[in-house]
Parts: sequence; C-alpha cells; structure tokens
Amino acid sequence: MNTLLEVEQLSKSYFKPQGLFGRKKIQALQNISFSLQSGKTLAIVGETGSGKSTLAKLLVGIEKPDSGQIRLAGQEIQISDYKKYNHVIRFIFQDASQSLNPLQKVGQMLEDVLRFSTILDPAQRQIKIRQTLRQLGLLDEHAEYYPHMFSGGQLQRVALARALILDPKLLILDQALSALDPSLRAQIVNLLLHLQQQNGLAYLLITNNLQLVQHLSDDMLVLAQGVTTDYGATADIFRNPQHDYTRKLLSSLL
Ligand SMILES: Nc1ncnc2c1ncn2[C@@H]1O[C@H](COP(=O)(O)OP(=O)(O)OP(=O)(O)O)[C@@H](O)[C@H]1O
Repeated sequence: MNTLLEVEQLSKSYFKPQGLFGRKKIQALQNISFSLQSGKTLAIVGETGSGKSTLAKLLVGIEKPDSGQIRLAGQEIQISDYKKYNHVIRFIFQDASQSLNPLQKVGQMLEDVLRFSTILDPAQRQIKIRQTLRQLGLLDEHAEYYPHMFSGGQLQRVALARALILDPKLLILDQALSALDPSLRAQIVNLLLHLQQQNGLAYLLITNNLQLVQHLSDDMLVLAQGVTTDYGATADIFRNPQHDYTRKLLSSLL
C-alpha cells in the first residue's frame, strides 16, 4: 500500500483584532500529524472551531502553515505552487451549488479546468469532459446545462466531476455531503465508494456525521481546539476512544 499523503507536525495560528490596538492569537492547529494511503479514507472529526476547515485549507494551499510539513507521495509540497499539485489533490466544499458559476454552462466550466491545468487539445478536452460526466452518472447533454437546471444530487455530481476531471489521487470532502438529504447522500456515498474501488482514490472526509464516518472511513482523527485527541482505525476509536473528549463527542453526535 502506497503512502499518498503524510502530514507532520502541522501548525497554524490566526490573529484576531482585540480592543483598539490589540490582537489575539488563535492556535487553529497545533502539531497535527497523520498519513493516508492510496485507496483509503481518513475522516477528520471535531466540534465547531476545532480546526477541521483550517486543515483542509492548508492541504489545498489556500492557507500557509506556520510550521510543519505536507508530503505527497514522498515529496514535500510547495504551497506556492498550487497548480503543480492540483492534479493530485482536489477538494469539494460544503455547498456545491454555491461553488459553481451560475452564468457558466457545465461543459465550459469543465473545459476551463482542463485548459488551465492540462496540455490536452480542444478535441481531447471534449472527450475527457464526456467521459467524466458519464463516470459520474451524468449525460453528455448536461455539458450544455447551467447549474440552476440541475437537482441537488446532480449538482453534487457536477461538483465531483469538476474535482475528478484531473484524475486526482486525493479528494478532500469538507462537509460536502451535509447539505444533501439522506437518500441523495446515500447515492453519492455509493458513487464515492465505487470511484474509490475503481481508481484507488483516497478521501479525506471532514464531517461530523458519524454514520458517514463509520460507513466510509478506514481511519479517523479527532480534533479538539486544534489538537489531536484520538487518531487510528475508525473501528478501534468507536470501540475504545482514548480521550474523554472523543468519548463525549462520539456520544453527542451519535
Ligand atoms: N481567517 C481566520 N482568521 C481568524 N481566525 C480564524 C480564521 N479561520 C479560522 N479561524 C479560527 O480558527 C479556529 C479553527 O477554525 P476552523 O474553521 O478550522 O474550524 P472548524 O473545525 O472547521 O469549524 P466548523 O466545523 O464550524 O467549520 C476557530 O477558532 C476559528 O475562529
């Protein structure tokens, strides 16, 4: 099994204005370490403000860590060079419909991703767009649709298409399934599992939906105020959480 992602001692703080001239340091993440193998799923769980989204932002290069290392397939990531590794790590945030340009047809949106990040010619790009739409259970003609013409579940598939069209190795799902109703969520979960089996995709699943965590993840990492309280096999942590915080979190979310 290949180690795809290794995160070592990652820390990030923010400063919030306080009073007239003061500022307060917020340690959003402190010395976080974990690894993720190809074809596996790691869930990141923690109550609101625990640092989950900060971690996702560091991994995709939206924010820079204060210290620590992120290695992809053994190579340290240079955060400044996002384009170089956006083939490998892609992400989907909470509300798919918000992240799509309402004035752009889906085909054009996918075309832009390919033009920006690949050397495919226009004909090859069209083939890749059709292939990706079909892989996600969408139709060729959906390339001509605007976002408002899709249902919620289809929109999530479109967001997945945009994330997967570059054939990444790792997909970060930041609360990406929480806006869906349970039956749509089940459909997307099955699709994610299918894609993982087919392509060996790894997922970093940021969620507080413990059913999803149990169903999808091999390992889990629990965050409390930026610090890891538990990290290991999901089944082991559910059975025997090491920290009180994890125990309380699990019982409050179940
Ligand atoms: N840009 C920022 N400036 C200042 N503080 C920030 C910023 N982004 C996050 N924080 C703070 O860092 C801490 C971690 O925030 P983060 O959004 O990572 O938590 P979270 O676990 O994702 O929360 P939620 O589940 O509510 O999305 C919080 O205290 C938050 O207020």
